[in-house]
Amino acid sequence: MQFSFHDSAINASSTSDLIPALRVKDLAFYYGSQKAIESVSMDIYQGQVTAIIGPSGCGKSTFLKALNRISELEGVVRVEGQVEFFGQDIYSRQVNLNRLRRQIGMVFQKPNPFPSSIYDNVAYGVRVFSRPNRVSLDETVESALRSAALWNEVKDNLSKSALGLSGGQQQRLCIARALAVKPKILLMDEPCSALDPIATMKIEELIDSLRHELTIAIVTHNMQQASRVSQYTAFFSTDESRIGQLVEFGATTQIFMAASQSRTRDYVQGRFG
Ligand SMILES: Nc1ncnc2c1ncn2[C@@H]1O[C@H](COP(=O)(O)OP(=O)(O)OP(=O)(O)O)[C@@H](O)[C@H]1O
Repeated sequence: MQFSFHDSAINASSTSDLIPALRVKDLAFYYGSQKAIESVSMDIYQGQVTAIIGPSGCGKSTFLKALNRISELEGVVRVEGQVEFFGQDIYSRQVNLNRLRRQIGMVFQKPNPFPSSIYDNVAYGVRVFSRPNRVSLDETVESALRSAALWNEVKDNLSKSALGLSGGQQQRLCIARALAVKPKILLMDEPCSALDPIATMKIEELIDSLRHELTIAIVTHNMQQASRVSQYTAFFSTDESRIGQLVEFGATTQIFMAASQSRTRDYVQGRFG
């Protein structure tokens, strides 16, 4: 299989020059009594795109959702180990969950705009967290829509329903909604899986432009996409007991061209999945 890499991946900085935005230490995650992932230790570097790849059921989404504790909305869950966000333990009792999820935003597989106007979708989080005046809210909405590469397509229709947008536009709207509250990290869980190739290309371009403003972690089943958009890649898989583990983490070029583990090589070459 041939891969194309972004220039920034080929020239990836040495990890010693990078700052971990998130530092994961020996993380295990349980749904009830069922362990879904174990022994995961890795860094997500500031200003870089980290792809999370691996076969179905290996715990990619679980891992991603543990990074801003959104998994806790899914029922009785438990973690062991640590996740540090710029040095702060996100699982400590003092953590304000609303604040944490504002700083570590998330975009899901299926676009999920609210059944309201385009403007109100983007303004939603800003209104929850502050009391902006109209002028500053207008500026924030415009700036988020510009960052999400959607402004030119919607600027004359801001009061129209978000549900009238195409799937790709809805996903960029969800990205704008996440960006409007100025997160430091954006978690993306298969953001293109419901989109056509053109809409996918737009999101990939967007990911690259956003990397300069924030840190991104993206779960994807698409190996070509992982090689195109990321500088670092984490490969997860399951062991015989079906518990997800991190098999290998490294620069994307290394994972795709010279992985040290045979399981990683087989997976990226499409020999299992
Ligand atoms: N809300 C939940 N409650 C109980 N078990 C769950 C829940 N979500 C996921 N799991 C289980 O945790 C394991 C990991 O699932 P997860 O969705 O994280 O894997 P994944 O690698 O993202 O899979 P896929 O690529 O198919 O989306 C699976 O065994 C799954 O059945």
